[in-house]
Amino acid sequence: MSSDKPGSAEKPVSGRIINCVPQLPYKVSRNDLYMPGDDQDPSDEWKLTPISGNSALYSSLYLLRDSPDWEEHVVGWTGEIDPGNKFSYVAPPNQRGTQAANDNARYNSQESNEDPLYLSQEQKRVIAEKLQDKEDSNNKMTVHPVWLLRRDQLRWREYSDKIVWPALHYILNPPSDGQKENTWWYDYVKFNEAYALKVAQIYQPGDIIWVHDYYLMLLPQLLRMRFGDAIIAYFHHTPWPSSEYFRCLSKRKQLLDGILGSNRVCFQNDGFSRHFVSACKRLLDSTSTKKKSKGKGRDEWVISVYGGDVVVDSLPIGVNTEEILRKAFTEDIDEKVKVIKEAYANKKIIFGRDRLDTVRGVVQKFQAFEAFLAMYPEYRDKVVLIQVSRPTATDQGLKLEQQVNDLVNSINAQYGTLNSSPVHHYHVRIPEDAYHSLLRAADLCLITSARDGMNTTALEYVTVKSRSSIDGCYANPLVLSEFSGTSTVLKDALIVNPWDAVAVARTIKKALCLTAPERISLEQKLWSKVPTIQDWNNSFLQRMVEIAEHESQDNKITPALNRPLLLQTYRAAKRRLFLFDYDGTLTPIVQDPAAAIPSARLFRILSKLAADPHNLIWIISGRDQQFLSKWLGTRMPQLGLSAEHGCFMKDVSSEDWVNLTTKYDMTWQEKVHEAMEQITVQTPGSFIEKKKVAVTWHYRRADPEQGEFYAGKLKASLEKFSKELGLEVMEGKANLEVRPKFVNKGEIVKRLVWHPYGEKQLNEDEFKQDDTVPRSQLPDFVLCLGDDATDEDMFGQLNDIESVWEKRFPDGKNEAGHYGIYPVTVGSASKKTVAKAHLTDPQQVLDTLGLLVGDVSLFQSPGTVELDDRGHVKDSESSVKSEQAGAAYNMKRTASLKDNA
Ligand SMILES: O=P(O)(O)OC[C@H]1O[C@H](O[C@H]2O[C@H](CO)[C@@H](O)[C@H](O)[C@H]2O)[C@H](O)[C@@H](O)[C@@H]1O
Ligand SMILES: [Mg+2]
Repeated sequence: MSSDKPGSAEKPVSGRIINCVPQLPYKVSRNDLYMPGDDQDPSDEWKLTPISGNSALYSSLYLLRDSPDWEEHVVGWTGEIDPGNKFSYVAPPNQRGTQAANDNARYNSQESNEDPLYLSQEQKRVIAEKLQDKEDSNNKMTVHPVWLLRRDQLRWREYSDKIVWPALHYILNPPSDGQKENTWWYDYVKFNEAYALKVAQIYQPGDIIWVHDYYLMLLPQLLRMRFGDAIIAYFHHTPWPSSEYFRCLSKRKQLLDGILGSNRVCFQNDGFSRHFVSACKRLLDSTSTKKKSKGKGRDEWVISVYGGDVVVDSLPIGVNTEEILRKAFTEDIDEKVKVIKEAYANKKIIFGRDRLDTVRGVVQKFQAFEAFLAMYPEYRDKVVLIQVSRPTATDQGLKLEQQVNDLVNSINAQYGTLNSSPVHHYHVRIPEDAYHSLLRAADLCLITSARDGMNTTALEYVTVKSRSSIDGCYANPLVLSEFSGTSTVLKDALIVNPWDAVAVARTIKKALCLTAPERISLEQKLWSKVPTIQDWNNSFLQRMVEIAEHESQDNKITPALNRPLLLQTYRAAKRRLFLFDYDGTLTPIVQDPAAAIPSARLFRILSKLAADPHNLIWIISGRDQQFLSKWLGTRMPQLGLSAEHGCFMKDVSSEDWVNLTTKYDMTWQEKVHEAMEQITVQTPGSFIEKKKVAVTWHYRRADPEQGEFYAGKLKASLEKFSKELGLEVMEGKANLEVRPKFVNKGEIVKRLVWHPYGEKQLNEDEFKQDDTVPRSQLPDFVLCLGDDATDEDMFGQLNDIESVWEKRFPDGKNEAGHYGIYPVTVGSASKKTVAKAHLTDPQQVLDTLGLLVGDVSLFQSPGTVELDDRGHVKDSESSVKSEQAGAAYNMKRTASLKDNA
C-alpha cells in the first residue's frame, strides 16, 4: 500500500474492500450430538471445519483483515451445508404406528431427506455469527454469507465445474444436446445474482470490489449494472486458455461480457492475459493497446470494449512465506523430519502433493518415475517417491484413481523388494504438520501438472528449502512442469515437459546429481522470486487505487442492459415504442448484404411483440425501401419502417412510403458515384450499393488491409465536397455511406417519440415538434437498439428527449423513477457510445426481446434479480411455497427432537 492511507480526503477510494470469493473458507455441518433445549447454546447446533484448496486466496483475506489500511468485507457462498443425520422426524412414542406417524414418516423420507435445508432465520443468524467469530475475534473482517439453500446444493457448482473448468484447462467436453448445460447455466446465473444482491446490500461509493475466479465471471457486469461508477477488479486464479478452446463454450460471449464489467482483469501471468485479450478481440470485436507495466516489466493491455476501457494485466499470486517458515520450523516438526529421514535412510526422497484430477499430472509423474527407474537401475533401491494426492469429487475421479493405483502397483511390483517399495502413494488429505515435515525432508520436489494457474506447493517448497536446518534438507531442487503457471515465476527451476516421460526421468537424475554449490545457487535464484501474499495484496490494491484515480468521465464502461429491470418496466408500461435498427442488431452481420435476411425466430418474436396492442414497433434502417418491404413490410404490415437512414418512412399498418427528401437537390449522387466507382476499380472485392437517395460503398469482401486503406482514401475525397453539398459521410461496418446531412435516424426518432402515441404520423417533409402533447400521450417505454455509428443519432436524440422531459414532466416518471427510455447499443468494440447500456450481439437482442414476450427464461442472461436465501426469485410462487414448507418443516423437526430428547 502506498504511504497515503486510502480513503483520505483526496482519494477516490473509501478504504473498504469487498472481497467476493467463490466459497467461505469453512464447511458448515450440523452437529449430530446437539439437542435443542433450554440449557443448550444454539450455536452448538453447528460446527465449522476448514476446507482444503485455495490456500493462497484465503491467506490473502486474513492478511487484509490484519491490515491497518483497509476495512475488509468478505462475501462468499457457505458451500454445501451438511444437514447431518439427525434431522429426521421421529414420531413420539404415543403416536408410533398411527396414521399421523405414517404420514410424518412419509414427510420425513420424501420432503426432509430430499430437501432438508429449511433453515430458520435464527439458524442462519447463528451460523453467520459463527462464521464471523471463526474469522476474527476483533471483528475486523465482516463476513457476509451468501445463502443458497435449495435442494441438491451441488447444483451451484455444476456449470463452473463441468463446463467452465474443463475449457479453462484445455479439456473439451463430449458433444451433448445442451439441455443439462442450460439448466446448469441458469443456476450459474442465479449464483452470480445472489452475490450481486449481497454486495448491493453493503456497497458504499469508493469501495473496491474484488471478485475472485471462475465461479463469479458474471458478477462484475452485474455490479456494473447497479453501480456505474464502482471500482471493480476481477482476479482469475486458474489458467486462461487459448481463444481456440475458450470459443468452444456456448456461453463464451456472456462470460467475457460478465468479466468486462470490471475496471481491471488480472491473471497469474502474461500468457493467460494475452489469451484473454485475444478472446475479447475475436469474440467481442474489441480493440487493445499494449504497454509494459510500471516497474515489474509485465505486459499490460487496455482493451476498449462497449465504449469503456478495461485494464488487463497479470500479477502472480504468492504465499505467506513468514507464516510457512514459522510453522515449518518448530521443534515438533524437527522431530518429525528426523523420523522421516530415519525411515528412508540412504534413500533420496522425492516428494509430490497434488489434487487428484486429470490436469495435475499425477499419472505423468508416475510414468516419468517408472521411466527413471527403468533408465537408471543404480537408483532403484536409492529413491522413494512419496506422493500425496488429495481426493476430488470429479466425474473422472474413480477412473483416474484406478489408473493411478494400477501404475503404482506396477512400479512397486517391478522395482520393489519384499521390504521396500519405490512409490508410497497416499490418497488422502494430510494435515499441515505432516505436509511441512515432508516438504522439509524432501531431496527433490516433483511437479508435473498438465495445467495449473499457480502451484502453491512449488512456492511453499522453495520457501521451506531457503532455511537450513537438519543436514541434507537445505536448498534441494525443484522439478517443475512448463505447463504450470508457476514456471513463469520460478524460471530457474528444472523445467520439464510432463508429456515427455524420458526427458522428465533425465531431469530427475540430473536433479539428484547436483552438487551442493549448484543446489544452493539454484535455490537462491528461486527464493528471490517467490511472490509473497503480502506483496500480492499490496501491489494489487495499489494498482486499483491508481486505476480509481484515473477513471475519467469519458472512460466510463457502458453496463450491460439490466434485463430483469427492463422486463419490470415493460410490464408496467402501456404505451410502448420499439425502435430497432436492422443489420447487426436484429440479424448478424454477414458477407453478402442480400443474405442478411430475418430469421424465423426473429419473426416469431416480432409477431408476438406486435400482437400486444400496447406495442408499436419501428424498424429504422440504412436499408432501402425495397429490401425492408420485401423482407419485413410484406410479412408484417403492422411494422413501421424507415429506410436509408431516415430518408423514407412508412407508418404502421400503412402501405405508403413517404419520401422526406423531395425538396432537396439530388445531383450530388452523380459526383459520389463517380468517386466510389474509381475506388471500386482499385479495390478488388468492393462494390457499390445504390439506393434511392443514399449510396453505400462496401469493402467487407475485399482484402481487409486494402479495404481499410481505400476506405480512408475514399472518405478523404468525399469529404472534399460533402460539406458544401450538405452531405454526411458515415463510416459503417466495412462500408462508407453518403446521404444528405439533414436526414438521419435521430430525426425519425424525434418524430416518433414526440407524437401522440398511436395516432397516424403526419407526413410533412419537415417535422415540427408539438410541445403541447401531454405526458399521458407520450410513450412510457422506449427501447431503442442499434449497433452502428449511425444509430448514435437515435441514442443522442433519446438522451435529449429525456433531459427535456426531466424539466417538463418532473412528475411524469414511472415507479422506478425514470421515463422508461432505453438507448442500447449492440456489441461493437472500439466505438464510444452515448447509449446507456449494451447487449453483446443480435443473439442477445433476440434473447432480450424473447424475455419480454415470455419466450426466454429470465436466467438465460444475467440481470439484477432479487433472490431469496434459497435461490428462488423473491416473492415468486415458488419462493412463497418454499417458505411455507420451511416453516412447517421446522415446526415438525423441533417437536420431533424435543419429544425424543
Ligand atoms: O442501419 P442498418 O439496418 O444497420 O443498415 C446498415 C447497412 O447495413 C448493410 O450493410 C451491412 O450489413 C451487411 C449484411 O450483414 C454486411 O455485408 C455489410 O458489410 C454491412 O456494412 C446494408 O448493406 C447497408 O445498405 C445498410 O446501410
Ligand atoms: Mg446496424
